[in-house]
Amino acid sequence: MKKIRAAVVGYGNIGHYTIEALEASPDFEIAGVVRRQGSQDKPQALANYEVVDDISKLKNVDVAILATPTRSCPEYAERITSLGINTVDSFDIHTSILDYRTQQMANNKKTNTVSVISAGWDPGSDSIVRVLMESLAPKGLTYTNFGPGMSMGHSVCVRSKKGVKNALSVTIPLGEGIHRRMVYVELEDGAKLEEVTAEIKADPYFSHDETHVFAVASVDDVRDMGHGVNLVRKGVSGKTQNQRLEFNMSINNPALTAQVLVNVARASMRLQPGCYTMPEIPVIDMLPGTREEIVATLV
Ligand SMILES: NC(=O)C1=CN([C@@H]2O[C@H](COP(=O)(O)OP(=O)(O)OC[C@H]3O[C@@H](n4cnc5c(N)ncnc54)[C@H](OP(=O)(O)O)[C@@H]3O)[C@@H](O)[C@H]2O)C=CC1
Ligand SMILES: N[C@@H](CCCC(=O)C(=O)O)C(=O)O
Repeated sequence: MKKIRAAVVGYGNIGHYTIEALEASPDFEIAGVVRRQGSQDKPQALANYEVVDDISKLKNVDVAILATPTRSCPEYAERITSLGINTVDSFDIHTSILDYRTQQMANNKKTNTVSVISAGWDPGSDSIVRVLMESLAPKGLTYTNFGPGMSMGHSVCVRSKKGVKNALSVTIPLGEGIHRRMVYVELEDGAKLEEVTAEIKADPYFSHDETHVFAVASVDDVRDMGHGVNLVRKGVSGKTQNQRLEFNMSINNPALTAQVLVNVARASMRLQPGCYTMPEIPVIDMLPGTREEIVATLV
């Protein structure tokens, strides 16, 4: 069977684990890695792969897995789909997903390509669970409680701020879907903690939550990439009250996100041109193998 040729764009945390997830997937081959610096200082882990500074330098790419900062995903998705290549990403600014989908949908229709956006675990697999839970108990309340654990999106956001050398943002669950943000920053020489704190608190990633910022000598010394979620719904099925549904997971954040990205990259090969979020695509297409095999064993 012909393997799906995937390129990985960006080699940070998610990029690193995406290479591992692709290596572990029988139906994929790695077309190459796209880095801003190209092949300069190529890491040992990429020794067997082509590393380039532009995806157009790679041959026969079916799908590009965007492992870049969330805020850069729309630009990469537009440019890469203009080359006729599918894209998948884990864009995680919940309030902007619909706008991004609308905009990228037009690009996909024009270029006959597929993009799966906002596909990690939240947004991503949790989005599927929320939709499923709401269908099981259509009236009621759902609470998504994260952590405690490292939010990659919030950490990336803090690292993009002037004066910040490195950062870790830890999400603390306060109950009923409310969270506190504990942010640990390694500052550049001369940077002022008060100014950096004000910038962080003003960013939409943080402005709605209680946020505390601390300076540390080394972020590497305090970082742990574990995270998790407790998703609960209490509601009504038909006219019957008191239905309680719960989903829990405790994970290595980048490893799980990377696995989901590979799964939706696979699914993208079976979809009609357009832009999709995870609840819009058949879950069965996220697995390798034929539908018949999966129906016979997992349904
Ligand atoms: N939906 C979800 O559930 C989840 C989503 N995410 C999302 O994944 C994103 C990536 O996280 P993570 O891998 O930890 O991030 P990193 O900062 O570790 O890696 C991002 C990589 O993207 C490349 N890059 C391209 N453009 C830029 C730029 N303008 N600034 C900095 N880097 C750039 C760099 O690679 P290079 O130097 O090789 O070019 C960089 O290493 C997060 O922004 C987060 O929102 C993460 C976890 C879960
Ligand atoms: N998008 C998150 C994954 C979900 C957890 C979360 O949103 C949080 O900790 O705030 C991430 O980037 O790690």
